[in-house]
Amino acid sequence: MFEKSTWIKLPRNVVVGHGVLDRAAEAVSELYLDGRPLIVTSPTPDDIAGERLRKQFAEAGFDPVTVVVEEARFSVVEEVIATARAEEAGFLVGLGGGKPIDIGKMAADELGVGFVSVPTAASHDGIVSGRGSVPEGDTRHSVAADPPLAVVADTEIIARSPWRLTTAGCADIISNYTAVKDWQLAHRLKNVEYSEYAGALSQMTAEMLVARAGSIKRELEESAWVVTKALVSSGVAMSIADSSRPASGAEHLISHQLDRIAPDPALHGHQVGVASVVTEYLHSGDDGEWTDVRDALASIDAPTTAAALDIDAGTFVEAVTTAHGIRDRYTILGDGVSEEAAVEAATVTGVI
Ligand SMILES: NC(=O)C1=CN([C@@H]2O[C@H](COP(=O)(O)OP(=O)(O)OC[C@H]3O[C@@H](n4cnc5c(N)ncnc54)[C@H](O)[C@@H]3O)[C@@H](O)[C@H]2O)C=CC1
Ligand SMILES: O=C(CO)COP(=O)(O)O
Ligand SMILES: [Zn+2]
Repeated sequence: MFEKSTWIKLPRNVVVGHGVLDRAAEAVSELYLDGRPLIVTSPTPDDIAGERLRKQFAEAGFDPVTVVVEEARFSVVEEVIATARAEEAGFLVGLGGGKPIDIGKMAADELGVGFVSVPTAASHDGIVSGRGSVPEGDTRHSVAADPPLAVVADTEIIARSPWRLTTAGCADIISNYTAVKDWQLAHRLKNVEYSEYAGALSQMTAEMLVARAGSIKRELEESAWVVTKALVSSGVAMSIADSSRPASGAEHLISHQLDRIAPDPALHGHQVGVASVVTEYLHSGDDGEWTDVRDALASIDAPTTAAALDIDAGTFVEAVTTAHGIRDRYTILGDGVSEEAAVEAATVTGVI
């Protein structure tokens, strides 16, 4: 008997382009959300776009309130939930980079209210996905949450954000190559459920971004357009899979581990990019495709070495050898890579 079923949750309004911040209230009005919006933001995005968003919501008849958060922690999610209850917010709006968006998304999910994502930077695919990612103690929780009902990504604002945030978003997409390989491996070895649609979409997203690397340049607003569309596409792949598997494999485990052990971790996207050079080598060996991954990263101005992340060789190797333990997700790291093998892989690929 055929007993499979699926339930795919996707954003309903995805508005991307020059100046679309001014269409946020319009995008929200179409969702028939009740009550006042609580804007969850962090200090810089609030300075850049907070007032413009508040004014627009007020003019559209909403009565916005704002909470400014500094850190992505579960305790901060609880604080935002308390504020939302106290202010009787009907829905939440995440304005900024990954931190306020993750916090807003998780708080909205817990409250059972709608969430709207207004990224001011395109630094990773969490800006559109149905996942929240928060470190806690020795692990990292990738928490399922409903994806945003709407995403309003103004490429004019994103293009003015620090260039490294955009290259980090590109590198997060390039890491889809190895994430999909890890997922396929887990399917073969551990019978983990694999979605052909989600895997193909994730891989194609990386291929299209690399093919358009020529338009990813500091001075071009088109860069923000290319990367934001790729992040949306990657987020859709995760929604189809109902898992971050299409976009998060061993390279993400290594990056999550670096977040824990490195004295001064680099940007998420940059770390996963560098780690994916090594995990591609672990997948396909000396004659394999690790040079393609490295060259793709270099072509969009992203780091390709631990030194460029400002992470020392010992810390990077430690992350590779211990990353398998931080999450129940089978990858090419198996039940652990030996120190010798990690040093070899990182050295051959020029990462250390
Ligand atoms: N939900 C998910 O699937 C994922 C979530 N994450 C989480 O996202 C967070 C990291 O994301 P980030 O975006 O790097 O963090 P972030 O929100 O802290 O932003 C990074 C910096 O960029 C600044 N910024 C944002 N927009 C700007 C603009 N237009 N102009 C100038 N500065 C601007 C912020 O003020 C901040 O200082 C972490 O908490 C990480 O765990 C990371 C990957 C995936
Ligand atoms: O960063 C992500 C995908 O790019 C989300 O992955 P995690 O599930 O590892 O947090
Ligand atoms: Zn990522």
